Amino acid sequence: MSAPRLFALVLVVQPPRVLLGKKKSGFGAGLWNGFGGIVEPGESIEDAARRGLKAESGLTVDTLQKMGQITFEFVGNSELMEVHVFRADQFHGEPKESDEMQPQWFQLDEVPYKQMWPDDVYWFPLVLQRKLFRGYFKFQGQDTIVEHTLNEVEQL
Ligand SMILES: Nc1nc(SCCc2ccccc2)c2[nH]cnc2n1
Repeated sequence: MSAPRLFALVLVVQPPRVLLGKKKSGFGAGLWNGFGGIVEPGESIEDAARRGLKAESGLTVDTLQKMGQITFEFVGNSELMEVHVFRADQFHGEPKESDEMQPQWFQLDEVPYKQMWPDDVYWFPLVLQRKLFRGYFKFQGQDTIVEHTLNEVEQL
């Protein structure tokens, strides 16, 4: 089994709202998600989180809080995805549409889970409750979770 491919995902949370972006093309197109992307060689995961947030939303942040780590397996694909989830509560700038993402604020009780990856409904609430977690989700295609584990942890 090769090393997992690393991704960073940032949720900007300003209660009572959270900023999401609708992916305009590519992997997960049409779904609302946090901002981020793949960790490039020689880049830290946090640097990738900041770079992806800026590129996809126009926002910069001083502080990122590491909230979780999720491993995704897709049946038939030997490469695992390891997604590092961050939360930001303060930011600089105004959300701006990018080539990749259409940003929009959502009330915390109106998160559009039906238009998001199906695993998000499991762990998103942990980010909002500031609980640290580790998860594993095995997908058949992009819509069906065939196995999963999700545990709150004391430290990441
Ligand atoms: N929320 C969420 N996100 C992803 S992909 C996130 C990692 C990524 C990938 C490509 C560009 C930017 C960020 C998922 N995959 C399977 N379930 C999922 N849930």
